[in-house]
Amino acid sequence: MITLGEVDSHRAALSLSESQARTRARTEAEAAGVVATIFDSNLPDDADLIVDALLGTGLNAVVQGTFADAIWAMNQHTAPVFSVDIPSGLNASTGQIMGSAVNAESTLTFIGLKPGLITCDGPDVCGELYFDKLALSKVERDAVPAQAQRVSYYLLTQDAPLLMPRTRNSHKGHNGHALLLGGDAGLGGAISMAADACCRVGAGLTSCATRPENVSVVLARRPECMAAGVNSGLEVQPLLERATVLACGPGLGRTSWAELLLQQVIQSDLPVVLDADALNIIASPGSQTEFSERDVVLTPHPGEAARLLDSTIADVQSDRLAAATAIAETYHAVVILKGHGSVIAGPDGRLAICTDGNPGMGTGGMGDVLTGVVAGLLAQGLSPWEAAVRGACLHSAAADMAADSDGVRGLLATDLLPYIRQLVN
Ligand SMILES: NC(=O)C1=CN([C@@H]2O[C@H](COP(=O)(O)OP(=O)(O)OC[C@H]3O[C@@H](n4cnc5c(N)ncnc54)[C@H](OP(=O)(O)O)[C@@H]3O)[C@@H](O)[C@H]2O)[C@@H](O)CC1
Ligand SMILES: Nc1ncnc2c1ncn2[C@@H]1O[C@H](COP(=O)(O)OP(=O)(O)O)[C@@H](O)[C@H]1O
Ligand SMILES: [K+]
Repeated sequence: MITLGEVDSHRAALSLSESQARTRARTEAEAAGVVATIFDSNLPDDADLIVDALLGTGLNAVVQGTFADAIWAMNQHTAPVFSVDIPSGLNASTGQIMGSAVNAESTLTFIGLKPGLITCDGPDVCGELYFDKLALSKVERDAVPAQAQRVSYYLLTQDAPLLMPRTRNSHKGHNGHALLLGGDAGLGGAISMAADACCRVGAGLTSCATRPENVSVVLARRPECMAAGVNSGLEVQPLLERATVLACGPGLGRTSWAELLLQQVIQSDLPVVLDADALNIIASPGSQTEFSERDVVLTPHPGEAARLLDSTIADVQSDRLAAATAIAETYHAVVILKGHGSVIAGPDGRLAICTDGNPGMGTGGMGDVLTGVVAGLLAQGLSPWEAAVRGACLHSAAADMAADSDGVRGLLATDLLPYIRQLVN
């Protein structure tokens, strides 16, 4: 066994000076039979296991020199790598690989679950992730920055049921009426998938306002849903009056028709989910939208997030928690920054990371289904924060169930629908 180690976490836990901690760790290791040698670019061929304790949570620059050589050597070796606290080279806060990182078979992390382990590139290099909060006193544990809460469908259902059971005497009027707006020419699928998901998550009534030529698309896919072809704000008004919750964006496009629909949505005071092109339009120069007086969930993918922040996808991905927080604060809305380890941020600074989901979800329409799920949960009375956290986890957990059944490749957004129904119940 080879141990490549630093002792910072040991030191922190025992309140020792750095040199005291190094001496103590070395003495204990030698007493346990560890033979220390100087690393010279090669690792012994006959090692059965590599314990990676090289770089820790303090890493904030690109890995270079001997450290990079050691990471390379560990990754070349045939023995599995077990990372202590965090795979060396991974940024603990952001999940970015800092030039190079160890590809661990498993990682045991201590005291606090670092956000970088569960978002962006973190899950790809961590392998199986284990967490031990260690027997720290409450004071010491509280001193560990929590930063973001890890959420999964499983953890949420342990915590509280997703939705209250329905009373026997409840009817569709008690379960909300969601109006979904979008579906430009050629993009009718996006709005019809969002509507289908909204129905399946349990909204009492679901309506769509779309291009007249897409009405039949929506109705054919989901006859339980109502659809109206609209060409003007006047035609949208009566639909708004009947709705309790709105969602706007799937397949909306960026024509003057799209702007007209979005304008009606912005002027309303109903709770709303904004996705896709609705986000692109509010991100465009001159748009002065913010939602301090209103319940709003924004669901950008990193491309849309970059437009909302007037930055780049690389910037967004370099610190997903910061990007989600910045959007939430700017727009006074709850934000789901999508992608692996979706980050949910509230305007009050709350942060959560969804640990469910899989790469099969990287196919067109997956975000449209999420929009419908969140709208359907808002319609049934969840707050924007609850609808965002629970909706993101429900959506990802449904995708994991679908992938468990038939694999990751070829997973389609509509494959999630039966699982969404199972999970919400
Ligand atoms: N069946 C239908 O009717 C469908 C209709 N749809 C409708 O199409 C319209 C256009 O929407 P859209 O999202 O495809 O285009 P757009 O906003 O330019 O985004 C692409 C950019 O974002 C980035 N990016 C994305 N994810 C990322 C990630 N995880 N991590 C990192 N980057 C990520 C990506 O980056 P890159 O490829 O450069 O890496 C790229 O630059 C919209 O109305 C939508 O509703 C679709 O919903 C499909 C099904
Ligand atoms: N590798 C991945 N792991 C987990 N979730 C993913 C992954 N790739 C995509 N997703 C999820 O799939 C959805 C994609 O949404 P989006 O990009 O808006 O798709 P579309 O515009 O085609 O509907 C988001 O919920 C996102 O978090
Ligand atoms: K708000």
